[in-house]
Parts: sequence; structure tokens; C-alpha cells
Amino acid sequence: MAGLVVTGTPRADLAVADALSACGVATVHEAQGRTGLLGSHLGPVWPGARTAGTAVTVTVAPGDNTTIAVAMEQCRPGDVLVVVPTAPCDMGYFGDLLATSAMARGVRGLVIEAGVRDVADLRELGFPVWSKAVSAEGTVKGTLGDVNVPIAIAGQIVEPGDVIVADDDGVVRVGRLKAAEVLAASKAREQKEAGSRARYAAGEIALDVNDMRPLLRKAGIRYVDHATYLKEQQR
Ligand SMILES: O=C([O-])CC(=O)C(=O)O
Ligand SMILES: [Mg+2]
Repeated sequence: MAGLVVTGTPRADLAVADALSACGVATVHEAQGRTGLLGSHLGPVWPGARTAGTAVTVTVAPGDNTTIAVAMEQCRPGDVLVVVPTAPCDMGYFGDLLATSAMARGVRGLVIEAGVRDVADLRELGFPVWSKAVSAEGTVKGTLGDVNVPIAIAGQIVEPGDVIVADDDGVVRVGRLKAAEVLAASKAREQKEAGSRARYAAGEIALDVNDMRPLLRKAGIRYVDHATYLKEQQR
């Protein structure tokens, strides 16, 4: 039965969320063992959007945004709304009015596996949104979903209070209790990449920076000069 609103959900540490945001989605995804990435069909509705915060999870009935209004009351500064319909329906559940309300409550963004509208206003407001679709078609009100229960969205399970990190590359979820560990791994990866970047800038190529030559030999790579290649073709 829908209509459940769980209150008092523990949240991940916002300082850790901010530090993960500085590392970026790609680094965080790699650092947590290439897990947690939401499907690439969720993209930023305006370029340059970047956020991180703690998930307030929301299920909505298809074509009905009632539960987003219910969830807004549960939001605290630093939260990110993570919304999925209980059956696919890409209508515009969220626009500039709900964004204005969210910003007033300190909500840092929206991730939704469905549609949003008023995109020019969302960009103007600077409210970051990652969605599956843009649709001017509005939703109705009256049927309930749930707030702050675990949800399946874009191929991942998101638990309320998890860290959500989102930027131009997509959206990644980091488990609340793993966040500090993933941050340490992300920082280590950033340091390693800084070393690689310096070598690339100095003219080295990936084959050497990543020590790939033994791997190529094992895979059977063969270099032939052009004349030999032609002769081989004529055989
Ligand atoms: O009001 C709605 O249903 C969604 C919307 O367009 C807004 O938030 O501005
Ligand atoms: Mg609107």
C-alpha cells in the first residue's frame, strides 16, 4: 500500500557529499569499484549543473506529482530529491514552481526517471535537475506514492540518506555508510590521475602511462610495414 512517509531518516555527512562532488561523478564511480552509476538515460536538463547531497527518495504514481509535494515537507537543507514513477510515464512532474519551493528549503537538486518542464526557468534559477525527459505535459494530483523508502531508479537501488553526486557526466549513488571510505578512494584516484596527466602533458601515451604493452603482446598484436602488408594481401 502506497502513502508511506518515513520520517527521521539518518543522512550522510554533507561535508563528505561536498568533497565527493569536487571529485566528480566519473572519479567517484571508478573509486567505488565501478558501481552506483544511474543509467545514462538520466542527463542534466541544463549543461554545467553540478550538485551533491543526501537523498530524499520518492515514488510517484504515473502522471501524478502529489508525492513530490509530500516529500518537500520532509526535505532539509542539503537534500536531493530522487524521484521515480511506479510505472514508466515521462510527463512533466516538476517545473519552476516546485524548484522555487525546493530552493527555499535548501534542496540541492532533483534526479527523476521521468519528465520535467519549465527548463529555461530551471536554468535561470540555477536549480540542477537530471531527468529522463522534458515534457510540457503536466501531471494531476490525488494518488500517493511513498517517501523515504528504498527505491529502484535507473538501474540502481537508492536508500534514503545516501549520497547523490551529479554533474555533466551523470548521477552516482554512494551508500551512506560507505561515503567516507569512497571519498578516501576517490582522493587516491585523483592523485593517481594527476600523475598520469603530467605524463600525458609531457608527451607520453596511454600505452606506457598505463603499462599496456605486455597486455597488447598477450592479446596478439602484430606490427607489419606497408609493403609486407600488400604482399600478404596478394597471397
Ligand atoms: O506545477 C506542476 O505541476 C509542475 C510545474 O510545472 C511547476 O512546478 O512549475
Ligand atoms: Mg510550471
